[in-house]
Amino acid sequence: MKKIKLGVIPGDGVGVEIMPYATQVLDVIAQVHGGLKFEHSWYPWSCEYYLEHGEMMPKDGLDQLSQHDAIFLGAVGNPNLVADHTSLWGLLINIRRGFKQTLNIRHAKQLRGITPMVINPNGFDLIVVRENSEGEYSEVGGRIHSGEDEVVVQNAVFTRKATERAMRYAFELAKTRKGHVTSATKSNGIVFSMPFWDEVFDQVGKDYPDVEKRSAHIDALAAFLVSKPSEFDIIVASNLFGDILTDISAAVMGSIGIGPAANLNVDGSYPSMFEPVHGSAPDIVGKGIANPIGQIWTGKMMLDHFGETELATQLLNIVEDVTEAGIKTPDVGGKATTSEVTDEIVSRIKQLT
Ligand SMILES: NC(=O)c1ccc[n+]([C@@H]2O[C@H](COP(=O)([O-])OP(=O)(O)OC[C@H]3O[C@@H](n4cnc5c(N)ncnc54)[C@H](O)[C@@H]3O)[C@@H](O)[C@H]2O)c1
Ligand SMILES: O=C(O)C[C@@H](O)C(=O)O
Ligand SMILES: [K+]
Ligand SMILES: [Mn+2]
Repeated sequence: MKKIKLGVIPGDGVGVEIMPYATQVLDVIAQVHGGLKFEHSWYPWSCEYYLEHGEMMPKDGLDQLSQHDAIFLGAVGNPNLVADHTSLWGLLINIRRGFKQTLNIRHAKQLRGITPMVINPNGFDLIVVRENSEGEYSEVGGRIHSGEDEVVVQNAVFTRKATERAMRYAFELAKTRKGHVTSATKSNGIVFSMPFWDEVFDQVGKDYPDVEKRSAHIDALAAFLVSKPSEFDIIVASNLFGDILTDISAAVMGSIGIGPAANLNVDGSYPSMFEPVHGSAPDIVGKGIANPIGQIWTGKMMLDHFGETELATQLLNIVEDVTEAGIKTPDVGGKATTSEVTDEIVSRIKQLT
């Protein structure tokens, strides 16, 4: 029996609503497999936990999580309780950094049964490789003085190592797919880091003569993602650019609620973390209508990560069968609840046996 020890962190908002359904899906997949079992340990770390304990996770939280093979996380953030930068850095980014999850891989493609939000979807299928450890999300800077003398500095740090790592991963991934990589740059306006980014892209690209290379400024790229998404295969982007592009690519699919993501520890020194693109969705919390597909597809990426590629593919197929049958939450034009969508997915998985 192959056992996968999961540290489960539902987090806040719709993360809490979706997580029991997504883990149920994984358990049923494991039953169908026959030789696979997920052992979950649940952690209540969230904004509510912060109100009680003064921190988003305990001091030894990373030690506790390091006992697991992977982390399955919902969403973090409740701006009514805790400032967003405090909650995000106290939990999500703390884990990304502490566990050297240096890449964030986010898939987007046209799904059967979900109307894309663009006029020319043309069967698009793309993956964004987001640098996940530095760049615009660097903890370097500070604030001095106050009032009209106040000065704020926020530095963006780009290292050759992390930049090369993201690009090399993107090129390797492209070799297994349609064979082209687009680099998200802004070297016309951002005068040090982005020309450096372009240089590294050119240098690493020389090792991949068979991969087609393109560079596009992030502003135009954001527009192209909407106007002609099918022209992309792999997009490699800095931390912030990748963040923004993947809310767009999820929306292009039909809803922010369906985008999956994998925060990868590439050297195997710590567990990787699987959490969807979307946040805690405070505007729909408590209504029972959160779309579970982002979290379930994220679970599919986790199955791929553990080598269960056949079941992973079957799972995404079933999700598409269900959306094609019209059983969908309101964000993608349906009338079903989180529970109804999941029930249908679960019952179809059971029919695989
Ligand atoms: N990785 C994360 O944990 C993460 C990601 C983004 C935002 N956040 C946090 O979440 C909070 C809300 O942020 P936001 O409003 O900018 O982004 P959000 O992703 O939570 O919501 C954006 C929009 O998408 C919709 N949406 C999101 N998930 C959905 C789902 N599963 N089903 C249906 N609709 C869904 C929401 O209803 C909202 O209209 C903030 O505290 C923010 O910091 C966390
Ligand atoms: O990385 C972030 O900024 C948090 C969230 O927006 C995400 O995309 O995971
Ligand atoms: K999330
Ligand atoms: Mn984001």
